[in-house]
Amino acid sequence: MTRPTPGGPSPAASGSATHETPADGSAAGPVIGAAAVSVRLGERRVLDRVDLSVRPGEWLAVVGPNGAGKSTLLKAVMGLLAHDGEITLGGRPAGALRPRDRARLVAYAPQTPALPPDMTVFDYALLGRTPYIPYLGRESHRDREITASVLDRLDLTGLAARRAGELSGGERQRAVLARALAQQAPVLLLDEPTTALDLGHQQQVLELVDRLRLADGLTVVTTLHDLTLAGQYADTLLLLADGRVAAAGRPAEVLTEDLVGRHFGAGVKVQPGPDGRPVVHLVRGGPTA
Ligand SMILES: Nc1ncnc2c1ncn2[C@@H]1O[C@H](COP(=O)(O)OP(=O)(O)OP(=O)(O)O)[C@@H](O)[C@H]1O
Repeated sequence: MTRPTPGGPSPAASGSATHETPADGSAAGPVIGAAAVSVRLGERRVLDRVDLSVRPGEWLAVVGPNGAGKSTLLKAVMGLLAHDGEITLGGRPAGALRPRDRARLVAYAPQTPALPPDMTVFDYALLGRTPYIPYLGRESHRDREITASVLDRLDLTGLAARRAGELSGGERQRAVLARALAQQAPVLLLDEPTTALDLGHQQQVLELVDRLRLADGLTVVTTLHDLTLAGQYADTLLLLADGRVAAAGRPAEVLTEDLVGRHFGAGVKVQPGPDGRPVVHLVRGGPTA
């Protein structure tokens, strides 16, 4: 597996995932920027002055306990939630982007999408091509080819004609990812892309995303509950707790026994894995073990 070295750039500021200097020393600005982003849902402040800066080609994993605000952060970046603070996409204020332009820049796979139950997997994935289809026009041969190729890479060709309402949880999850990948946007936002997947499909999906990232320079932001997977694939981790940035940095800086124990209320042992990246083990007996 080719992977950027763990010795890559570290976030410049503690308490935020801010990179001041890109890896290659160039002046390329962040693909996604968030400054003091707060979101209020009902009576609650669910995100509290979160800063974020994701460089081109970077993989950022947002981790944190249930309810920490991970999905909310992704939705705010996608412009799906009203927020305070500034969000930029591709260097432009996110709010100024037309939906079609935003969709060509960022593909988003939500955690619990509603799939039209009667739509086939192929037609659902083909929706990812919408930003390229002219108004009142039809999809092109190339749109169908791209969709077929994405289905193939996600092991979904055999299910292309199946109705979405007849899929298992993991198959649905891969169909949602197929739609996002068919969009061929340079930025991928994936909310819990592996939760319903078996071990082999988890690896297949993350490896595919990683290959696309390295080959095409995609920028990837995922929320991930599996901390070991997050540490294996991402360059940078952002730990959210109670809507705030509790830590940000390289996997080994964030996945410490102290930080994980404190913010997840879990007893864990963290050891370096075969590639030197941290592996998080639950310790039987719980946090007091
Ligand atoms: N419409 C809403 N009104 C009020 N509170 C909400 C609403 N939607 C979500 N929340 C709350 O916002 C908080 C953050 O939710 P969010 O889904 O972002 O968390 P998360 O970190 O993604 O959690 P999980 O790991 O469980 O998926 C939670 O406490 C949730 O209960």
